Amino acid sequence: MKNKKIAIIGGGNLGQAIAKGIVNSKIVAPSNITLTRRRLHLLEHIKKEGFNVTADNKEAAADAHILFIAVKPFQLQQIVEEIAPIIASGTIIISLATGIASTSIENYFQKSMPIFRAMPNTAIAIGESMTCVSAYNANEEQKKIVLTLFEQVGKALIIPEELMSSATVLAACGIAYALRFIRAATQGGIEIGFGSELALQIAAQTVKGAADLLIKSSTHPEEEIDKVTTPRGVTISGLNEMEHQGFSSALIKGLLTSYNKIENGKA
Ligand SMILES: NC(=O)C1=CN([C@@H]2O[C@H](COP(=O)(O)OP(=O)(O)OC[C@H]3O[C@@H](n4cnc5c(N)ncnc54)[C@H](OP(=O)(O)O)[C@@H]3O)[C@@H](O)[C@H]2O)C=CC1
Ligand SMILES: O=C(O)[C@@H]1CCC=N1
Repeated sequence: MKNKKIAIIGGGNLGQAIAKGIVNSKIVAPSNITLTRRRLHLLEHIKKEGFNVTADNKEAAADAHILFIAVKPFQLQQIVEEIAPIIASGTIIISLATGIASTSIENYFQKSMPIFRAMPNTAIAIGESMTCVSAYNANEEQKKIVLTLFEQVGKALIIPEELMSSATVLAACGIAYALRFIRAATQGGIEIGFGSELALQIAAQTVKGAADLLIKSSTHPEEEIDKVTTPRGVTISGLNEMEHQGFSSALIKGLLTSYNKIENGKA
């Protein structure tokens, strides 16, 4: 992996987070990673960290072994058509664009390429992403390379491509839903007496502990909830009131709204 050249077309939020995450894991040096964007001055800080930066997508793509496409979905076709003539056919393509099928990407390239779709979340910046990956036209070695890359920045799974929209909602959008829970809990915490900083600290660590309980003990959420809910106690009263107000239902409806937007081609 150390000698692989990586290009990241679209050095925005996710492109930069991936670049930093990969380098933090020490698997690739920043000098082997090139990021592109049109407003190059916004990559000045990245350049200072030792990455290569350019506004020229073709220059970045030309000698890349692995090429991330981290632009908005509506920008993908134009970028692929721009770089397709100069790209070597064995180059590993990793598209982060929501809702664009590998077959469409292959059509834009007008040649057969190993195409991966990857859906990390923003916790990739601290090595804690949940990344779902689908593989198309790829051999086992290429799958291993891509999985290894994403395993450096959190947990990574290869899933069937038909589940990529679902993975986008549960993991990539999901981090925002979880953060909104923490924010709401913080606001409640302020109303019952804590200052905002302390309320946030308590709410965030509580959610981290809840997640770790499930991950480290492999238990079901209800099993853990049963341990907290004293009969006639305060937890069950609060939980039931939340459910009367539609807590689980609101979350599920939100997930479905995001999912339907992707499936209806509105990502
Ligand atoms: N944010 C997230 O949590 C996640 C996002 N995604 C997906 O990742 C993709 C990127 O999202 P995100 O990082 O949030 O978006 P951003 O808008 O932050 O990043 C996109 C970047 O692409 C650059 N860009 C646009 N056109 C070109 C071009 N022609 N050549 C080179 N660079 C270009 C833009 O910079 P400039 O305008 O300067 O060119 C911008 O920095 C999207 O497809 C999104 O669906 C997937 C998982 C999670
Ligand atoms: O909201 C979005 O469209 C992107 C895709 C997943 C996370 N952010």
